[in-house]
Amino acid sequence: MFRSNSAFRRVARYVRPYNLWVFITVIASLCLAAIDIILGKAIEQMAQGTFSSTQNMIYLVVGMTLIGMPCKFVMRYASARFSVSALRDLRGDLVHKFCDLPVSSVERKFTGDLVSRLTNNTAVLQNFFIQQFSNLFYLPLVFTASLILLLLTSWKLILASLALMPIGMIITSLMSKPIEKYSADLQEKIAHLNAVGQDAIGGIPIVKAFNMQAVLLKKYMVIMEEVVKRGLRLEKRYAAITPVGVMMLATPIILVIVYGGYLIQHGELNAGGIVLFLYLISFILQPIAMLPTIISQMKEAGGAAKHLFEVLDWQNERQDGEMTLVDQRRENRAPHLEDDADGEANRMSEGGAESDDGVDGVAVVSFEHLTFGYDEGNTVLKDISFQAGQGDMVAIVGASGGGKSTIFKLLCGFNEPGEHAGTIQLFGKSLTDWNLTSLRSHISMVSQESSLFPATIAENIGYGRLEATREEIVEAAKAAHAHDFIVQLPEGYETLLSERGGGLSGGQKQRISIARALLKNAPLLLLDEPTSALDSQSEAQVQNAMNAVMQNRTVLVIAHRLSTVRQANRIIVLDQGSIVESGSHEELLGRDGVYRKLYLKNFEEEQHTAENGNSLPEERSERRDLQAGVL
Ligand SMILES: Nc1ncnc2c1ncn2[C@@H]1O[C@H](COP(=O)(O)OP(=O)(O)OP(=O)(O)O)[C@@H](O)[C@H]1O
Repeated sequence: MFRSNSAFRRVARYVRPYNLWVFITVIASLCLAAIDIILGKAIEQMAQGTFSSTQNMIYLVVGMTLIGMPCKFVMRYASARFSVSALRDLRGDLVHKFCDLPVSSVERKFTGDLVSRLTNNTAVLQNFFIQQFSNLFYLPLVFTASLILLLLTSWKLILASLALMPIGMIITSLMSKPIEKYSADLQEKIAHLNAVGQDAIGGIPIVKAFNMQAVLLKKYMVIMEEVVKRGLRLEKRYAAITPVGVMMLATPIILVIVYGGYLIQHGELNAGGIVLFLYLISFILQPIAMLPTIISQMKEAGGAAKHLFEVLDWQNERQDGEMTLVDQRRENRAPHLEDDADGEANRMSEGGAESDDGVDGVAVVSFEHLTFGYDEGNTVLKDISFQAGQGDMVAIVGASGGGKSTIFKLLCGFNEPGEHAGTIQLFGKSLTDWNLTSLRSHISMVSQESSLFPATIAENIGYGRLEATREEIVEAAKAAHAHDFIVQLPEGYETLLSERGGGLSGGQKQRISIARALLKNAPLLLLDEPTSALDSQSEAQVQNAMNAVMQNRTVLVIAHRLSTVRQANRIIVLDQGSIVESGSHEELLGRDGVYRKLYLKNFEEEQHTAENGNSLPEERSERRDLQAGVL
């Protein structure tokens, strides 16, 4: 944790590139201060009858107003200009930061909290700069100049009128102390509220299907109550400070009138002096009266900045490792590694020795005695060893929570195993040596949940390979059996999707995700078969799309269908984090083991239907979930 001072120092670094606008803000505010002082002095001379003429006074007032108005505009615009620009940069860094954070740490945060930091916290900071930054220059200057002028006019009157000020300042300073904490507490609750709201909107079908509205609404209202409570606590504090501010403003004016009258009676002050006092005292009182607000807003902005920089200080995903290019020549199934930097092949497997598992050449994926847990003392994968060679298809089956998805997360480098917990190699290179961006460019992933983004269908597919042409996108959509339904949509490939893909069926969303993976054309495919309830026609189309994406590449599939496991060269049966069996479908059926029991329970009927030729299993069978029951 760091103090808000250091947070402001860091904010200042964002402001630095816009120093010109800061400078303009300062100059404009100084001009405004000078105008107020010149007018004050002229008014004094007017009251004393020493000013040259009324006409000149009118010229002066008009002239000062004509200069003052653009100055006000410039001051406001320039402060907005540098604060909006600096905050844009800060927001940009935050978004970059979110991208650089490890998936594992983002997963554990509330999305709403992160979004709130990006929006609310930056807005608090921006408002402070726009509303108060220029005051930091304007107010001290008019304050000092007015004080000097009034001291020269009547030091007794100014001292008497400001006598109670220090007490007021001490009171307001004490009263505004908790504001930073109150504000941080409020921001935290708002973030929580946003998270609940966002998740409820994101999961609206489930919310409705389970009639969770009332429960979620209640939860939302409970948090909302807390937001209101914390908001009111903050406002109560501001409200309590306000009368002190008003008192600080009113008392000196009363004192000027009462004590000033006394001084006039005793010949120590003339009428001009009183007029000058009444005009300039406001320039002394204004900064003092605004001080609590400025201090409070500064503390609030400090709290927001602290919240923001906390994010920027979270640890990034590692950026090191070798950038490697895998030249996958699928025609002859020879994986080929090149170092991007010098273009030399650093590992070449063509014609290499047959590995233990019967895979030609270097294994694309290799786990050796890998043990992993997300949290200390909680092992999720235990002593996992298996290989997938070039062009292999390895099916992973097992009970829910057995660690199947964890294997995928490790392969993508979302989580990394400890140093002495075995090894993972991809394309012959240890995971720890890979640069993660480079590694991920070699992996396509299709998850159970279709992952669509708020963009057009063409863009959603095109995210697979950013440089892809429209023709390539259409080709991928055709191969994924998505083209036909896309062209039937009124806006075709330009149909704008929400992040939940509203308006599309589950199978259609899946096929768009698969088209994206096809377009990426990565040598390793991680496929989590969709188990969502698709109708049989849609299921067949998704299955066909999956068959297309699986062709000619190494595939690790979390399998839920008999047709998929039968296609696999090898099946790995995971139970409570350990591989309890591995082999081909036939080998495993020959053993009286876990897989056989699983098969007998879940697939016999499907097998029977397929063998009798009643229908293709892909098209007819109800989904068989290999996770269910037996294991
Ligand atoms: N981010 C995480 N932090 C802590 N524990 C986790 C995390 N993700 C998964 N786990 C735990 O790891 C274990 C394995 O989870 P994993 O998702 O790999 O299982 P799975 O076999 O894919 O399950 P399913 O078939 O239900 O998706 C579970 O006990 C789960 O609670």
